[in-house]
Amino acid sequence: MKNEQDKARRVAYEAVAAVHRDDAYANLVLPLIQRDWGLYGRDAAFATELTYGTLRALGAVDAILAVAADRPVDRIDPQARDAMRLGAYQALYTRVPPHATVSSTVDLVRDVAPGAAGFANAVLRRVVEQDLETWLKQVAPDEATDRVGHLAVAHSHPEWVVRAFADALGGDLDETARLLVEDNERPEVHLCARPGLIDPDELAEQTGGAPGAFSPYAVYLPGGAPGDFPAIQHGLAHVQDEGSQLVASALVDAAIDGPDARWLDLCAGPGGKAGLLGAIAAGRGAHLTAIESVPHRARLVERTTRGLPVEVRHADGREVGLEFAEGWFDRVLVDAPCTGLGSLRRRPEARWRRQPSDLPPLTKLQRELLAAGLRAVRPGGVVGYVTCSPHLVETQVTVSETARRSGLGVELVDARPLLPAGMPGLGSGPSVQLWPHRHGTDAMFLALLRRMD
Ligand SMILES: C[S@@+](CC[C@H](N)C(=O)[O-])C[C@H]1O[C@@H](n2cnc3c(N)ncnc32)[C@H](O)[C@@H]1O
Repeated sequence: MKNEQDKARRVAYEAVAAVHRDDAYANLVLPLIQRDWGLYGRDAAFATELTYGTLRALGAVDAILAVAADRPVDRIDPQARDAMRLGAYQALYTRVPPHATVSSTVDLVRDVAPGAAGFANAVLRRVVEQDLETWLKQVAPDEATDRVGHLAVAHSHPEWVVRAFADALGGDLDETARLLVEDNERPEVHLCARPGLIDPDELAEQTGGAPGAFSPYAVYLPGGAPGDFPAIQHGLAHVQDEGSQLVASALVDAAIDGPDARWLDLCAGPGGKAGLLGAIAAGRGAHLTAIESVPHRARLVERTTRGLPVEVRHADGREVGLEFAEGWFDRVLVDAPCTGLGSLRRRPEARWRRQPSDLPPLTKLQRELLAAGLRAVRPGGVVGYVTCSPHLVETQVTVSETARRSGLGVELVDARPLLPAGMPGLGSGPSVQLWPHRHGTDAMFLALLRRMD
């Protein structure tokens, strides 16, 4: 290992290889590898940039490597392939000079796949001959005849995901392109200052952050490890995307007649929204029941809601009727399991793992959970259906089909007035779709359904 930068490259290699070999999550595995290799500060940041960047850009990088290597990437030895991916990413997406990219990549391949060093040298030399724009002209479908295919390669997203985004954006491919650009940026970390426990201005001052643009509870962090802040350690605040804060607070601000004390979070793990709902409930004399079907996630909810008026139950949300009488609750959140296509910014490998075949089982579960939520709420009460995916099948279709088949009187409530005044780009209602490129949030979806009878 010649220097700390080479160590950072090796760490990034180990992380990318773990993602591909073991189905690891980069955000979980990378900090462990950094610690094992004793990588800190600027070099750790370099390793993070290489790991996340390479995983995000994989579609374009692989298309380019396939041409430069004159063979499909799946016919390249897996160790050499991941090292070459890191090299191609550095050459095309960073300011690392070409000669440094080639020599450091060849050194890395020599360590992890010794027999492939000469091959890697030849391929990387070809890669650095052209810049990204020139390569994309060569490997991406023609923009004029296949815009979606072009966007998919140029912005490194699977084509089915680009189509889903475009559908949710009403077919506007210019706007879809803006979304894809934003999806490739590293998002800021958002904190939620729990109401009644800490003022957001005070939290901003303590953390060196800035108050959020929309949520009254949000603080944007410039960097650093959120877990180190005393406010987080003492349960006064938690890490949570601003969009998640907005949809949770819209649910509790929706007007309902009559009692307003029994709240339910039907899919609560790991507990971000339960933490915010619990803090608001404390200030309003309400109580939250938080249901989660996965044991370790139920334990996370317990931890994040400690000290709040929240009771956590490890149960299947679809069977809520076994534990509570129908119509027991005044407000219900159904934050359903989904493809997560709305938070691809936060999980660099997720876009390549998700498949269209994930949709049928997920939408079946979403419909069952939303139907259970509708049974659990009393007439006059309100259900918030939330996904961190903008895929129309998981959002609009799930809501309309479930409401239609529920056999209950259900009215959609306009969610837009429940978001902060002046928030742009909320569409024509009644549901709301947030977007990274419009709002700086994850692409959270919210539909509010009032039970009429
Ligand atoms: C999108 S996440 C919820 C995120 C959470 N509300 C938060 O803000 O932190 C969906 C959760 O639903 C849980 N889940 C999946 N199937 C469930 C079921 N049948 N009943 C209850 N929870 C379920 C998953 O384990 C996962 O923790």
